[in-house]
Amino acid sequence: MANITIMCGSVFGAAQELAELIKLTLSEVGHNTMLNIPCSTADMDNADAILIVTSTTGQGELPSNIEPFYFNAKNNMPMQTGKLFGVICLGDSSYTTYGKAGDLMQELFIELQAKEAFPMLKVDAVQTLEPETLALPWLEQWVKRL
Ligand SMILES: Cc1cc2nc3c(=O)[nH]c(=O)nc-3n(C[C@H](O)[C@H](O)[C@H](O)COP(=O)(O)O)c2cc1C
Repeated sequence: MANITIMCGSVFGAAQELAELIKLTLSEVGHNTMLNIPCSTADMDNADAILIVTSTTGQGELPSNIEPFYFNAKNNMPMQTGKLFGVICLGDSSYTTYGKAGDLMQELFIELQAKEAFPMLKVDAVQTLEPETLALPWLEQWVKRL
């Protein structure tokens, strides 16, 4: 079983609710999970794998509760060489900056030399208001690759 750190950015609570459901789901199958909101770079220290669950806000920006983590990691580059990660991003395809927060987090973890275990999932609020219907099947695939 893996130590999984979930890093969450949320403005109105949808991504947070999803992150909490994911934490519960992973714990039920025996993984050790950590979910601190806001998260910090230290949360990655004992993780075997990192799952980012974030929404996009503003014009393609990160929510303010995950932005400090992002800039801290960009400035200090705490390398995560070979560590597995995944990204679930909530967004809205009526924005030209659809799912940009997910792209930013994906780029960051690639810079930190982590390895994307399964391609990023973007959940479009235009298509569904129940992100778990897409996220839980995705999670099952992601976990298989750990
Ligand atoms: C003010 C505002 C700005 C947003 N900007 C974007 C954006 O640039 N790109 C995007 O894909 N979605 C954008 N969204 C959509 C949110 O990411 C989406 O509704 C998400 O489900 C909200 O999750 P949250 O409740 O965790 O914040 C925006 C929503 C709001 C209200």
